[in-house]
Amino acid sequence: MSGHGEPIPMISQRGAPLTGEAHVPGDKSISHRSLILGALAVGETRVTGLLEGQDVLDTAAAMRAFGADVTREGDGTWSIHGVGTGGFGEPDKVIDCGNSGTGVRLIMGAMATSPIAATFTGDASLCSRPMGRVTDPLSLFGTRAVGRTGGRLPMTLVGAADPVPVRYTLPVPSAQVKSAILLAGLNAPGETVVIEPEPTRDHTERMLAGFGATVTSEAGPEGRVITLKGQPELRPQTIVVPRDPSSAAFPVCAALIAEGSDVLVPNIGLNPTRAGLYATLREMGADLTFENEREEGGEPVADLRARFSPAMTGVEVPPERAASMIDEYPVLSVVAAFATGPTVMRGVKELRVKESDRIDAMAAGLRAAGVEVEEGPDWWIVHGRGMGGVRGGAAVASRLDHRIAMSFLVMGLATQRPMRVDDGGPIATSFPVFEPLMTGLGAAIGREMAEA
Ligand SMILES: O=C(O)C1=C[C@@H](OP(=O)(O)O)[C@@H](O)[C@H](O)C1
Ligand SMILES: C=C(OP(=O)(O)O)C(=O)O
Repeated sequence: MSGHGEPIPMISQRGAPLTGEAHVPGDKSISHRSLILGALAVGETRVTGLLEGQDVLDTAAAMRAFGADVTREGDGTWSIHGVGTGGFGEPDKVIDCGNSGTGVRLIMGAMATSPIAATFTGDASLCSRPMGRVTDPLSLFGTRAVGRTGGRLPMTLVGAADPVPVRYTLPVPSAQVKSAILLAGLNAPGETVVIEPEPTRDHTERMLAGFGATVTSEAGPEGRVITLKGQPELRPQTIVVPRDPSSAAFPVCAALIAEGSDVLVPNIGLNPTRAGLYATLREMGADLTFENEREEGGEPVADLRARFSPAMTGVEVPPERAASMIDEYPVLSVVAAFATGPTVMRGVKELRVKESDRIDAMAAGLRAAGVEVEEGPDWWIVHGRGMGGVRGGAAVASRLDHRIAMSFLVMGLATQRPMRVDDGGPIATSFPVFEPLMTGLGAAIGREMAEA
C-alpha cells in the first residue's frame, strides 16, 4: 500500500560467525504470477509457500478488486477462485500497488484487454518509475492510458473493448514488460508475439503453459521469440512456490564476508534466468556449493551452502548475464568491496529505474564507508579493499528500496565500524522475516532507537 509508516532505523556490526540454516521466503516473481494467473483461471488455484511480503499482499488485494476471491487459510495455503480470461470486473476504487513494479506492470497487462477502466497508484518510489515501457506496447492492443507527465503513476488505463493481437520487440530487457504483453495477449484473438533480444526471467511463460495456455519460446536471429495463442481457458493449478534466489542472496553473501561463517540455505529456485549472481560469486572464488540439486514444480532447485571466503577477487561480470541477476547487483557490490581488485559491472542501466537508482544509492553508501566506486550511465566499478579492509561507519539512506537497506546491513557484518540505514521498513516488501532470519544465524543486526 502507498504511504509508509515511521522510519525504522537499523544497525549492523561485526560479531559472531553466521551458522545454521536460513529458510528464506517464497519467490516474489512466482508469487505475483500465482495470484494473477489464478485470478484469470476458472476454478480454484491453491498456492503454498507464497511470499507474504507487502508487494505480493498488494497484488492479492488488487486481484480481489478485479473480482477474484482470494483467501488465506489457517495453514498458510492461499486459495484463489478466478474469474476466467477476460472476466475481470471494474474495480470501484484506486488500485494501490505500493512499492511493487512487478505488481503494477503485470496487473496493467492482465486488465488491458478487458472492457473496464482502472486507476493505479503506489508509493513515492513506484510513482517515480517509468510506466510508458508497459503502456506503449499495451496501446497496440487498443488500450488507452493517461498518467502523469513522463508516464508516471497515478495512471488510468481503459482496456481495449475489441483487442487485436500484438507483435512486439522489447526495447529494454524486462520480464515485467514481456509479462504484461503476454497477459494482455490472453484476451486477444490470434497470436501475440514478444521478441526479447536478451533473455529475461521466464516464469510467466512456464506458468502460462502450466495453466494450459499454448505458449512457445524459440531462439531466433533477433533473440527469443515467445508466441502465445490468445483466448485459452486457463485451468486452475496447485502451485508450490520455490524459495527466492534473490532473497537467498542476502544470507549467502553475509556468510561469504562474515569471518568463520558456514550457512545452509535450502530449497532455492535456481532457474537459469535467475541464477547469475551465484555464477559470479563462484568466479570471484566464493566457497559456495549447490547441494541436493533437483527439479520441483518444473523449476530447478538446490540447497546452497556458503562459507566464509577470505580470498575472493574482483571480476568483470559479463553484460549478457545482467538480466539473470538484475536485483542482485546491490549485494554483489557489497561482496566486491571485500574482494581484492576491481569488480566491473556493465550493461546495467536498468538499475537506475528500480525502487531507487541503485547505482547511485550503492555508490553513495559504499563511498561513505571508504570504498572507491566509479560509475557511468550503464556501468559501475567497485574497487575492492580485501577482507578486513573496509572501514564502514557510515549512515546510509535506503531510499524506499528494500535491496539497498538489506545490502548495507549485510555489509556492516564485516566492516571495521558499524553500518546504519535510516529505514529498514521497505525490507518487508520482499523479505518480511529478514531481521529474525539473520539474527537467528547469529548476525548482529538490529533496530536502533530513534534519538530523543
Ligand atoms: O518479472 C518480475 O517478476 C521481475 C522482473 C525484474 O524487473 P524488470 O522486468 O523491470 O527487469 C525484477 O527486477 C523484479 O524484481 C521482478
Ligand atoms: C526491482 C524489484 O522489484 P519491483 O520491480 O517489483 O518493484 C526488486 O525486487 O528488486
